[in-house]
Amino acid sequence: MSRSLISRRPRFGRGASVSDAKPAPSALQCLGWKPFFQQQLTLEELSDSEPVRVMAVHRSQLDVSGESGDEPLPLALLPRELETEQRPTVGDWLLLARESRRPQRMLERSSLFQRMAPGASRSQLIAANIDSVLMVSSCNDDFNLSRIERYLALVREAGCRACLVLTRMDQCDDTSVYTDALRDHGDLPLAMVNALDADSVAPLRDWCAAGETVALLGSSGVGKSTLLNTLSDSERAATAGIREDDSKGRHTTRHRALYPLPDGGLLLDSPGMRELGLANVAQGLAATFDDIGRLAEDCRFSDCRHESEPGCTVRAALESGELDERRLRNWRKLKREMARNNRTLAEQRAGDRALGQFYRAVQSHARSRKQCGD
Ligand SMILES: Nc1nc2c(ncn2[C@@H]2O[C@H](COP(=O)(O)OP(=O)(O)OP(=O)(O)O)[C@@H](O)[C@H]2O)c(=O)[nH]1
Ligand SMILES: [Zn+2]
Repeated sequence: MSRSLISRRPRFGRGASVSDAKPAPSALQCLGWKPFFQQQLTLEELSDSEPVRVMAVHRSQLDVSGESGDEPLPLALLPRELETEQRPTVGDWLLLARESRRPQRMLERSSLFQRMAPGASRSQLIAANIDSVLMVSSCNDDFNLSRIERYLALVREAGCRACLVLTRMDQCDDTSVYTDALRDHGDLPLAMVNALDADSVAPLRDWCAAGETVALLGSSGVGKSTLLNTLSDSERAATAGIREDDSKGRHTTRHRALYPLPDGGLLLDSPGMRELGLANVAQGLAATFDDIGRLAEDCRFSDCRHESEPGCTVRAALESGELDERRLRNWRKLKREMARNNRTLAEQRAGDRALGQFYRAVQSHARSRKQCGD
């Protein structure tokens, strides 16, 4: 994040008027600090350290923010041999020693997005501690239930709340097509909006309130930037806020970073969110397709593939019309994709382990030679 963006961030919570009915959230609460994180601190840590949130990740440093404001944290201060999952990513909370400003530890995450990019063989952390994801699609041909189910599996696996936003309601004569299509997802919050109209997007403001960290998912052109502009009440706030400025003018190089929204929330901007692949999303898939899971429990064979086995309750549900063929196909497709990605990851990890053992063997050999005075 450029310095200009950091300094553009509004000062948090301080100096609110005493007549306010609700106490103004503290600086930390505005950054997303919640009881979940507070509970992880020991008494000693409470007095000797300071929680800071990772606002942006750069090649050699993190931008962190806490009660004492913004500061850079050189990556060289972190232990070198951290597993991918233990490396801080955008949204993480770290404890810094109050005096030395050295990182002490990273707090447990409430949610985590990882990416299995197409063609990549390792998973990569995208963001942590995201509270909710607005999954954006439109009331037109972009609407695709299978894609929504895919997003849902990812969002649920990450541990975030999901809200489905359908834009272009103003261009649609009959929105019942979409509500009907979503009848199997009755528990999924749904907002149909005209993304260009402030009143219409008002129901989304709660998701972006002070202390909330949100991310957007959706294909190109569905209205993500438009939504942000309208929620921000001004073109400049959203588009300037998610792009980096420099003296040569605006360009679109983007870091993974959290940016303030006018309602007080923080927005994750990460190109990686566009390339989320399915890996290790077994729980998210099970939660998204819990109806199929329940049906499968009653199949005669516990390893039923729901193809031509006798006593298959899944096929019976298909035949009776209780289960949609498309939904079953999508479940199979997403499971196959996950299995493929998991295999690649497992191979990669085995390779990493072997390499680690080799390095350790070389080091210990070198040490013993030194001790022998070689
Ligand atoms: N009428 C109408 N137009 C909309 C709505 N939402 C978006 N648009 C228009 O759709 C076009 C694309 O919207 P964007 O906000 O740029 O889409 P995006 O999702 O940010 O696209 P990317 O930046 O490519 O990911 C713009 O011209 C918007 O004005 C809506 O609810 N109603
Ligand atoms: Zn079956």
